[in-house]
Amino acid sequence: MLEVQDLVVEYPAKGFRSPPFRALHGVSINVRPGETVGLVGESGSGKTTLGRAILGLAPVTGGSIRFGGREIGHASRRERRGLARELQVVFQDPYTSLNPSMTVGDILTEPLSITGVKRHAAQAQVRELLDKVRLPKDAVDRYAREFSGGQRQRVAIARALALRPKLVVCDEPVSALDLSTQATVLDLLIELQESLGVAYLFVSHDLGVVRYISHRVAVMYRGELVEDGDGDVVTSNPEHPYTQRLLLAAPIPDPRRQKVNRANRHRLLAEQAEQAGL
Ligand SMILES: Nc1ncnc2c1ncn2[C@@H]1O[C@H](COP(=O)(O)OP(=O)(O)OP(=O)(O)O)[C@@H](O)[C@H]1O
Repeated sequence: MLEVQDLVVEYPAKGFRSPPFRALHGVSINVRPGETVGLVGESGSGKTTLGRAILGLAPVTGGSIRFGGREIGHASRRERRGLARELQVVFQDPYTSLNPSMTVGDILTEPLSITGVKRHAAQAQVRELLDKVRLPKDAVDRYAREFSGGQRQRVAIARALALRPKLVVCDEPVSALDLSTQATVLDLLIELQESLGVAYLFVSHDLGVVRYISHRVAVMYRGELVEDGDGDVVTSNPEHPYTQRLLLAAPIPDPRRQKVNRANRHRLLAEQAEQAGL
């Protein structure tokens, strides 16, 4: 569904004489319908840049981004607005990504009304969305600022899913949350994927979190993809120092979430967090 080929992203030069900064050096990655591809890597490796390029928020200098068979790397603003139905995002910080002075009802109605859904139908859909993300019905009339970080992230997830997208770029969606809230938000994302068939590109610096939610994991290092393994960070270059560090940091026998029941998932996450010294 999403095919990124040899993607190069260069940010414009900061100073008069300095050259542009190349953040991605020819990255190729695919996401299939309904799957979660985790994108892990240390700070500055280019994870967010890749997600942003897919969303049209970072400058594509070379290569291609195909979504549903269409080239979108250089999509116009108008085309991007059309794409918003199918391609959505959940950002890291639930405190800044939601307008604190809007009610949750307004936040969720906005994307629906832009696409022409009538007021009455939108209200019904908003109620349905709140139910899906396990927020109480009365959240409709409350302001985003009245909610906790985890609850705000549920609102952000509901907003992202309002238009039934095919792919959601999740950029560190649980990094700002405490550990037990992380687990419930991750479980919610998994449940929603199972019921709606949405695919996620899940960006995180935390390998434990990424392995918990992903079907496949890709590792980024200095603007390149180290490996796109099938359900594990098994690299064709096991000597690569960064892969070595990741494997040492979280040696988990079976990260495939299908084989891990719900109770085990929580235990796994807690163990991984402990191993990571959190
Ligand atoms: N708008 C920008 N202008 C110039 N350089 C940028 C810009 N955004 C990111 N960069 C640079 O691109 C590189 C990749 O950054 P990016 O944010 O994609 O990494 P990341 O892996 O997501 O890191 P983190 O986990 O810290 O968010 C970094 O060297 C960063 O400084």
